[in-house]
Amino acid sequence: MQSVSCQIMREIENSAFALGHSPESLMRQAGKRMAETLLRYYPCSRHAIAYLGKGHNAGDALVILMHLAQAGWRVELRLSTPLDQLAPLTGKMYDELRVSPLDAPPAVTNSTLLLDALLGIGAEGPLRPPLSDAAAEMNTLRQSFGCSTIAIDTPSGINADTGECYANSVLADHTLSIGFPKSGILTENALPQVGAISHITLDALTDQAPTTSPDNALSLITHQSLTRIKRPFDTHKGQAGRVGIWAGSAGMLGAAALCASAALKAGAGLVTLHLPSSLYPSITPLLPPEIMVALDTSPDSLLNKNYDAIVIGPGIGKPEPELEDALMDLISQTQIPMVIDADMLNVIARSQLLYNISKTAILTPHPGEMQRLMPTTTSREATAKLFSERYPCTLLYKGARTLVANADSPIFANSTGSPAMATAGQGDVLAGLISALCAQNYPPLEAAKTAAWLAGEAAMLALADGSESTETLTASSVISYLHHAFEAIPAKPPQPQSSANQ
Ligand SMILES: NC(=O)C1=CN([C@@H]2O[C@H](COP(=O)(O)OP(=O)(O)OC[C@H]3O[C@@H](n4cnc5c(N)ncnc54)[C@H](O)[C@@H]3O)[C@@H](O)[C@H]2O)[C@@H](O)CC1
Repeated sequence: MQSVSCQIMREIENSAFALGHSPESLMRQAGKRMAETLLRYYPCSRHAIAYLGKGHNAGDALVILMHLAQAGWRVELRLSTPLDQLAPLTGKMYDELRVSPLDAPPAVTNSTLLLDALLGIGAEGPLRPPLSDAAAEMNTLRQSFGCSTIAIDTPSGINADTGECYANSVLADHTLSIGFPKSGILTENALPQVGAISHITLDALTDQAPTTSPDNALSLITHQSLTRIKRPFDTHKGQAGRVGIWAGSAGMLGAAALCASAALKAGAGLVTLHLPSSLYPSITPLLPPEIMVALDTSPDSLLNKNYDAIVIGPGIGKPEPELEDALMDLISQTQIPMVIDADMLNVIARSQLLYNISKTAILTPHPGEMQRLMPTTTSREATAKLFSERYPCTLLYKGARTLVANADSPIFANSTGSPAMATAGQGDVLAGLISALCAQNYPPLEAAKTAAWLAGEAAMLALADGSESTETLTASSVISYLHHAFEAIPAKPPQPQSSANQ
């Protein structure tokens, strides 16, 4: 989903108004869809307090409160301006809601949602009083009581075009971005203020795709922009994709098990893990029974097994020089989709052979691995752009806002995820996920985007229903929630395409 400047967003809205759509109908749809999003991600909360400015951003929040109240939530609001200064449409929503504003800071718990509706795309410059006082109150409640802050459209106090964060801006855990994502909220600089992003579509705007985008603007990976390939009824396991995995070593067998388990749970028909036989007794208890193990093979055997996708790297440690050479030979010869992860990235960095990596490869570095592959001092976005211009493969640059790109694409920023994912094993799961999607004929770029979105969404859903907390979420819990995440992606029948097709 292409990001836009506030000015382009205004132009898109104006085109919709010129076609006969009213601001009120857009506001009502935005508010309803945002309430549905909150019910998906925060079903246990049941208490929301909206902090209102005077513009239409506040009107959106009032519509949200109406829907949450209908769902049985306790809803409250804090006004920052006298009632007679509300924009007329916002005043209309206020009258409809019929909830008296609180005249003092509210009583909250850690499950309370604070809705930041102080400013949207009408914001100009740093927050001025009294909105800056309201923002400070929200940040204090979040900090002191562990409430979650949800920004409506944009977090108040950040420049939605550039991502500049002004003093006392609202710290959001989750931003509900309306219509099209504003370019500033996708920047690395704004990440701590923005959190996860949910894209709220407006029907009146779906035909109004922006014709221009700010220079170097990122695109957002959302479930609406992904496609889940629907299987024909007569699919057999060979057609569902064969994945071969070269992973694991003494002391790091968990990485191999997580990668293989994720590939299995992401729909690969056959998953085979290649291991030395000495490690077989140790890994057996960690593997689901559906996973096959090929013992004592050499790297080149991965080329002779009819795999549709392979993964190389999770938990391999530092290979002996001979094995390192054999692995490099393998990846320079392979034309099938191939996920290169973890220590294999370090092997590539040492070999200086990045240019030899095929277009069908997906490299998944975290920032440390990226520094070894291509040392830079630029921002993450600039690094991803430079990398994808320089090398033919697809890049998935891990981080709280994972970036995905290749030479033919813009830079995509993932919308899902949680700080709870800052645990070991999440990268192994991601590598397995990407490989399973590649094996099911997702082109490499789509496989990388979809896998990043799915992993983050699965984590958010595991937290949403109370099955996990920030502290308890593990890579295994992400695997166990993948099915819920898959369900959110719209399905379509398979398109004939070559696996190298971008
Ligand atoms: N235009 C539309 O049709 C739609 C707009 N929507 C919502 O409307 C929002 C935009 O609404 P508005 O244009 O009313 O703008 P805002 O709701 O962002 O409010 C702008 C007002 O806030 C004040 N303000 C601006 N900068 C300030 C600052 N730094 N400190 C203190 N006060 C400041 C000014 O009085 C300005 O008029 C969007 O972000 C979105 O949430 C949605 O309802 C969907 C449809």
